[in-house]
Amino acid sequence: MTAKPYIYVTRQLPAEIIEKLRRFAEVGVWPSEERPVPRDVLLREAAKADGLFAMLSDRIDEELLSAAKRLKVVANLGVGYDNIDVGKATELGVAVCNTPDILTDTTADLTMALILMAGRRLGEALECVKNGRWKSWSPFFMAGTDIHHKTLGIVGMGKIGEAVAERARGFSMKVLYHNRHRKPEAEKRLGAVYRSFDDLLRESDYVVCLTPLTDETRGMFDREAFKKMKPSAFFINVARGAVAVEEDLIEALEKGEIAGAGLDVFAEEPVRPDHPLLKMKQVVPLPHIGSASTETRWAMMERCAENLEAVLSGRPPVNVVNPSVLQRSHL
Ligand SMILES: NC(=O)C1=CN([C@@H]2O[C@H](COP(=O)(O)OP(=O)(O)OC[C@H]3O[C@@H](n4cnc5c(N)ncnc54)[C@H](O)[C@@H]3O)[C@@H](O)[C@H]2O)C=CC1
Ligand SMILES: O=C(O)C(=O)CO
Repeated sequence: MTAKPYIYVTRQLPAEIIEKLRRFAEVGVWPSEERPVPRDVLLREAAKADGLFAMLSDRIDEELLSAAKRLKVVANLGVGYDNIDVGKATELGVAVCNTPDILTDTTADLTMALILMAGRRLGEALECVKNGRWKSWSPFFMAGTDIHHKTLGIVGMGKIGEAVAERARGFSMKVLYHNRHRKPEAEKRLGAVYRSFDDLLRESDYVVCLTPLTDETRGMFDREAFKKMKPSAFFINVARGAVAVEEDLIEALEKGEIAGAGLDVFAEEPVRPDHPLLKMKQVVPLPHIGSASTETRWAMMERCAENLEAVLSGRPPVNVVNPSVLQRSHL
């Protein structure tokens, strides 16, 4: 009988998920749900693991991959995989799996919520009531900016981008998009209109970023980009913090070059409590909760377990970022 493979899970997960893994593998688990696995423990465990069940806060880099001689698969709990050196993983024959599709609607819902929160000042309004500062109904008290009939500009018209466009139609918004490639089918189905990046910035009332973080998108929203936006417009980031240059965003907000921002993601997470963006009343910060509904998080965990089982038993996983490794010898 061959020995079971060893999987290391980098965060405490529900017993049902661990049990599912135990059916086909020996399983080690970092025993905290809130505190990320320390780097030295991760390196030590990865060095003996056949599979890693990783969080997007774990750095799966060249150092880790090169020392992980047995590793065949990393299943990341998320669709984004900018925390993983996919090039190195591919070179070493390690499959990288993620969880697309199942989180699309949940993340699109949250994106709409951020648009509403930023435009209609919902965070400020909530704090005002809870802190006893609501003095009277008055004509411009907490008056924000409309959502309906405004122009939404989606940068990164992928699965989540399209789901946001679909929702925006329900708010009677005009939808512009910018993507690496034009999407004629989405244009027809969603009534979305393609624009160059610069034109989208100039014309939109709400600019939403939903690209992956790559060498191309890192710092895409910089001083020049914010300058092109309307002074009345909002920047909404549900992608990754590093697609924006945070100092430039702060400057644009301070100078009134844009009206506000809704941010689910930050360059460094968790964001420091004294970060200047958190001190600005026109900024709605959220703690990277785009896909955080209980239903979706369960589905994502189940999918990671399925992907691990598939790769470790020599079958194609449901989702793989570097499919070329599946054609190679270890499977
Ligand atoms: N805040 C959160 O909790 C969540 C954040 N995300 C982020 O959202 C991203 C998108 O997710 P999906 O829509 O599922 O991915 P997707 O792969 O379906 O869509 C990404 C789109 O961005 C486009 N794109 C890539 N580079 C571009 C560039 N330089 N300029 C313009 N467009 C570009 C692609 O062509 C694609 O259409 C993820 O990679 C992740 O970083 C995803 C889920 C939850
Ligand atoms: O899936 C992702 O990429 C996230 O950021 C969290 O779901």
